[in-house]
Amino acid sequence: MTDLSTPATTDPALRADPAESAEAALRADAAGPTMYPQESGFAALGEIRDLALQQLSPDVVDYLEGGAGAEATLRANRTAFDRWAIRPRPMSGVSAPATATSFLGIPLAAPLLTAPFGGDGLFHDGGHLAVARANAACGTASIVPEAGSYSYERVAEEAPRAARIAQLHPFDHFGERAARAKRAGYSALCVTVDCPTAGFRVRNRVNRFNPDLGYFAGNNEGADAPQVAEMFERLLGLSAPAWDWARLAEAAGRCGLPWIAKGVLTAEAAERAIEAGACALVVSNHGARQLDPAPASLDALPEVAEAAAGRVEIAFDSGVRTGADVFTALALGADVVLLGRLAVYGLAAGGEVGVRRTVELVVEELRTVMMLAGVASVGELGPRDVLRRPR
Ligand SMILES: Cc1cc2nc3c(=O)[nH]c(=O)nc-3n(C[C@H](O)[C@H](O)[C@H](O)COP(=O)(O)O)c2cc1C
Ligand SMILES: O=C(O)C(=O)c1ccccc1
Repeated sequence: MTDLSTPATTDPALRADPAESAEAALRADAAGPTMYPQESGFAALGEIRDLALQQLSPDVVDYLEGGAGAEATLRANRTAFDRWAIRPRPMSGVSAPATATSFLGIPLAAPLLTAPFGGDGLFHDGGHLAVARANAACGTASIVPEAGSYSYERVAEEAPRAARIAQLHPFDHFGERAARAKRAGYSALCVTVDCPTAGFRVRNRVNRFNPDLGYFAGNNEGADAPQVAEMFERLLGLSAPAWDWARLAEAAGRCGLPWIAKGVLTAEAAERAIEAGACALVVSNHGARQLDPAPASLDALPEVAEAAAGRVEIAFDSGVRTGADVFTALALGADVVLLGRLAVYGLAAGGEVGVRRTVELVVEELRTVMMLAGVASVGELGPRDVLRRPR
């Protein structure tokens, strides 16, 4: 595998900047006024995704883009967004919408965090080190995966003053991993509750996807190859006994950190997670990578938000691809949104710069949509700001 301890020497965003030729073409009359800011770099999220997918090998593209089973959930995550419109509010006098908020006491410049994604070094040598630096620059926060290419400690060192949450899988090593995260300065844990075993990932099977396990073993320093293989099996739930809420309540209660339950899609699961002591929920179907067919995450959001009834904070992910999607999720009950594949596209396309540009573009669109909808601050968003489209 690539030497993960050395930062990438060539930044793909700089090597293959899609705006470069356009910019060169404009240079001749650059003195004149322009309709759009002619800055260098990615102009739109679609450019970032296109470049990311161009650069990755086909099996890694499938690992990234694929869903479980027949991918009905993957499609539903998007069509669920298509069923909502945003209600415009003309002449509302909003010209400087406020996006700042907080999540579990973490101040955020915008209601965004990057989702935990394992195997990050497959996308860019910088992996979550680059993601952490990008979040620090944007005033947003990372959720650092347990199965990432770098250790919790290494990511913490990379952006020492940044806010961070450590993601964990609820298996036997929970106590030791949680203690390590706490020592490294993480302020909360994010426990993935929808992954007792990996989803049935058909694309990975067809590809005989067999990545270097080192990319998933950043938190397994000192382990030899068979140990890493065993760890991976445990992570994927192939050999470890799956936990239940009681077991999680006990272990999480002992760790002394607030924790988030990631992967809640029903009122019942929300109730169980809150009873078990979760301070926040992530309404998520894991980017359609686990149960298929499962409810679209957006369809589950109102039910979960209603069940939580303000007792815990609500994060949302799965299917978010634009700033307008962030608006809709916030309107339907989310306090913050996690960027999953969007963050991976940014990372693959340009490392830290790519993730930063991704967050910037999402925030820019969110601010635009807020102005058009006449919403002055993200805290004011509610169901009255969206409308179900007629079928
Ligand atoms: C490549 C990849 C790896 C992921 N690895 C993890 C993981 O290790 N732990 C976890 O809780 N979620 C993981 N996820 C799920 C994300 O945290 C998030 O829930 C999902 O990507 C959101 O959906 P979206 O990609 O449609 O935005 C992963 C997602 C992707 C795309
Ligand atoms: O691929 C995933 O969605 C995921 O959750 C995961 C879990 C363990 C290792 C790598 C990825």
